Amino acid sequence: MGPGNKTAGGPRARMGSPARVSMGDAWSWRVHPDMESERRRPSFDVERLTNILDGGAENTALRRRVESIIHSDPEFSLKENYFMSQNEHYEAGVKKKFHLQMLARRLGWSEGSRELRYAFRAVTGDLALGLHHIFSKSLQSLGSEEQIAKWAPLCDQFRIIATYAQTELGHGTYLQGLETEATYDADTQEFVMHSPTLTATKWWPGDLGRSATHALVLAQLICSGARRGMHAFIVPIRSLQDHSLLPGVTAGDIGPKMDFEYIDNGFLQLDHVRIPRENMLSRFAQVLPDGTYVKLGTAQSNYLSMVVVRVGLLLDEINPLLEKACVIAIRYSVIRRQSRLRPSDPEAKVLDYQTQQHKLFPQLAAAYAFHFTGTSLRDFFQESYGAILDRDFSLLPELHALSSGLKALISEFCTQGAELCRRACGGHGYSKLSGLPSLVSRVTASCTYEGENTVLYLQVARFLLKSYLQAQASAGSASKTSLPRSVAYLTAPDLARCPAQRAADFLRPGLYTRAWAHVAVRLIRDSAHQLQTQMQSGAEEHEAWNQTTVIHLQAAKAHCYYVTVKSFAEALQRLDKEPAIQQALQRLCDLFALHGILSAAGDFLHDGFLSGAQVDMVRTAYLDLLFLIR
Ligand SMILES: CCCCCCCCCC(=O)SCCNC(=O)CCNC(=O)[C@H](O)C(C)(C)COP(=O)(O)OP(=O)(O)OC[C@H]1O[C@@H](n2cnc3c(N)ncnc32)[C@H](O)[C@@H]1OP(=O)(O)O
Ligand SMILES: Cc1cc2nc3c(=O)[nH]c(=O)nc-3n(C[C@H](O)[C@H](O)[C@H](O)COP(=O)(O)OP(=O)(O)OC[C@H]3O[C@@H](n4cnc5c(N)ncnc54)[C@H](O)[C@@H]3O)c2cc1C
Repeated sequence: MGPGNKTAGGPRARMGSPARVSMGDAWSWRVHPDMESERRRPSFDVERLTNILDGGAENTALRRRVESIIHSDPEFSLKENYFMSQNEHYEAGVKKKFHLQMLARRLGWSEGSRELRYAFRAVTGDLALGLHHIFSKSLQSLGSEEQIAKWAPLCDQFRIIATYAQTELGHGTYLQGLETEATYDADTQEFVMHSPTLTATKWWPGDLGRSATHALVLAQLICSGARRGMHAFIVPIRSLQDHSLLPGVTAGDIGPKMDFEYIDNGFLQLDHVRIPRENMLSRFAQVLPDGTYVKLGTAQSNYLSMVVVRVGLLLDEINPLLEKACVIAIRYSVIRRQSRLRPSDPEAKVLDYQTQQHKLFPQLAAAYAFHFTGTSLRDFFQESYGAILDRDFSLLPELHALSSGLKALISEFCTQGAELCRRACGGHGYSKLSGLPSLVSRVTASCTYEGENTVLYLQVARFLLKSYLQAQASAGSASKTSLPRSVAYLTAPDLARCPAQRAADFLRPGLYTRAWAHVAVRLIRDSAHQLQTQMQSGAEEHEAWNQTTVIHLQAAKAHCYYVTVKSFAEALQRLDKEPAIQQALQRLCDLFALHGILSAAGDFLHDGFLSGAQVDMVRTAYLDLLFLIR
């Protein structure tokens, strides 16, 4: 029975529209007996693990209260979700957003509250105006106290709808190449905002195509006759009376995309649009009335908002997409019966096949690894953000490297993992109604937005190279300059050979964490030496860098994987009062670490750190874990 067929006695297909085959509510609400049997004897307290993931039992209770409100509200129904055009998606996204905001106002769920975070998660995504919240975060990180006091209430009350307009048709990565200009006019104490070329057209900003009334425009500041680099400017673009475009503003939707059909990603051209001096966000730089430029931060201070967004996206947007894909694919795999394990048996649950476990359990392990790693990054961010806002930038380089690297690693693994979950569900994984295709196309975008992954990994590589050279320099001298925490392993005693004698040795977090540290150190050392060799042979510094970026990329990835394994293992050490949960999650942590070693076995064999026999032990331990986790 496929779309378009007339079903006997079922709804007659209208010309051009697929027959909407309904299985009836009775079918969809009954729990499948195979599912019930799977849930009958969990080896740990499911409610306690839920509390741990929520950050406490009271959060679980609150989340469930919010979810029951959302799920019982017909305005948030997903029934039509896969049958809408781009325009219908957009309109539904805006309608849901405002319905949620009215609900939030009535129930007192403030901006940034746990309730609103749970509500966003429960609405499963398709809400418009996501960039409005990125504007708010940017205002908090780049604005002065006065500017926050003026604009934050307007945002919170949705008296304005704002977007973050940084990327241009010609540039997304290379921010020094942004062409939009903000030229200061001391006579009128205004900035003249202008798109000098076609490639200066802002291109991609979400909510810009039809919704936004204001844009935070990232532009090259020109004042006192000098170009001062990228700064942030609040530019009104649509009338608050009738929503029409303001003079000098051209804007519209960039058209159909791979996903995010409910977001009107748009384009924006500015033709000598004037805005008051006060509209340049000035936490880290000011332009005085006479045009004097006062620098209060560093050249990259205005990049801070990207750090803030990268940290937030991991737990709020990217990892939840992999978590959902795991839930769908693993549930499918315990009720889907196909083929026989033994000729005399009934058809087997596909999750009983080792290959199906090999597809899905590493994704489940990754989802937990990224949950705990994203949580520890958020803690580090909260620890360092206050100081940065007070212009103490000492922790910023490490925060930038960690947020860049984990955004690249987690978005890459969540994209690969969601696609693996989709493929593990056979033909049903190709039906949009499974929920999997949209999870895949949505998470795929995270490898590009908020910093294209390769570019971000190279930022990490740059940080690792500097740290390595610093460690080398201080190794000789008495003054031990301390390295940032995340790269302290560069000076830790290193093992030349792995001491493991049997498969069970690889179930020790201390052993496999040091194995990952060993490979990361070796790749960082190799990349530094390759760079130095290129330069000693006469290559100019930038050419030498370009000729060694593949090796630097490898080192950055190994470092990020090591950071994730270490974060996961450390998080589990804190669960010593929950032995059953700790054991279940320990198996996932072991699986994440060993699956990574098997996937990159060459890096561990390269210098003899692991022998071939030891890789066989890793595989034995890994396959045993699949069985234990099942
Ligand atoms: C529900 C909705 C879900 C979807 C939401 C989607 C939202 C998406 C919104 C967006 O996509 S907004 C646009 C995002 N765009 C980017 O992320 C642009 C990426 N490009 C950059 O960040 C910079 O161009 C890049 C870091 C690649 C290069 O920076 P630079 O051209 O200044 O050069 P360089 O790499 O030499 O960096 C100079 C110094 O600044 C440092 N740096 C760079 N970026 C930094 C940063 N962000 N914070 C702090 N420091 C930073 C860098 O480490 C280095 O320090 P050192 O000199 O000490 O080594
Ligand atoms: C769904 C979605 C939503 C978005 N929302 C917004 C938004 O709201 N606001 C906004 O401002 N932007 C937004 N963007 C734009 C996004 O931030 C950019 O697409 C992203 O920063 C990449 O820049 P780019 O598109 O110019 O790609 P490019 O940087 O041109 O990348 C193309 C290729 O060049 C490579 N490359 C580039 N530079 C280097 C280098 N130095 N070394 C090695 N390789 C390099 C990249 O690795 C990549 O393979 C969005 C994008 C998407 C897909």
